Amino acid sequence: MHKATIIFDLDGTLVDTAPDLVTSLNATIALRGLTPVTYEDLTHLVGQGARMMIARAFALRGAALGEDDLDVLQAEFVHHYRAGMPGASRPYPGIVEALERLRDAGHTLTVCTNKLEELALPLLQGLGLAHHFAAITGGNTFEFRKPDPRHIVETAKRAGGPTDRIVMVGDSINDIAAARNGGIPSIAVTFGYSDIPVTDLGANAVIDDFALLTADYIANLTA
Ligand SMILES: O=C(O)COP(=O)(O)O
Ligand SMILES: [Mg+2]
Repeated sequence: MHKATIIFDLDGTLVDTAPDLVTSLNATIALRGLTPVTYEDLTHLVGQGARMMIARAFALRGAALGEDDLDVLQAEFVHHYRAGMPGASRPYPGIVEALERLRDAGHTLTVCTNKLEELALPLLQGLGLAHHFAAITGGNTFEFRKPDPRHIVETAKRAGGPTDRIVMVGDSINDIAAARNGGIPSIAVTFGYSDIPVTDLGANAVIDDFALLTADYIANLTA
């Protein structure tokens, strides 16, 4: 069976981070008197990292925000989010078994997230997941990020895994668009934070349970 590099998105794919993202975002925007956002709002706000999430929350509330204050609020968010880590965030059911199964089949496992690298690493370490991955790259690791396909390809290279056989697993448009932009097969998960129905994202496959993510499943996608 051909070996592949399997690339996982983090928020909404590996880990259900929504409760902590909402809590830290609300603590951050409260500093400027904005009313809290809800979990429902989060699906529209998340995806392009903390900075964009804060900017989108201000837009949602119709509040003005300059770049300098965005710098300040991003630092506040990072501080709050890091301090609470891993908080209420939990790996999705079946992910550890899936990672072990795929590693045993010889695949290279990596994480490609738009989360800041300095948040992604301690979160995955705090949840005991980091050791599964040959590379973990964030939204600020390179000069580009998802939906730029180079974020995926450079993550595979950094891991020393195959670059001619890559599979992207993600929950949102950034993940699936990045894969499509690079001619890379993708799997969308149904349990994440997409504001578009996952069946409309254009992924090659959709799964609602990591029990389905087997070596045979990967082989079919990369055949
Ligand atoms: O934190 C974000 O905005 C997105 O993170 P993700 O790429 O892991 O979904
Ligand atoms: Mg995601």
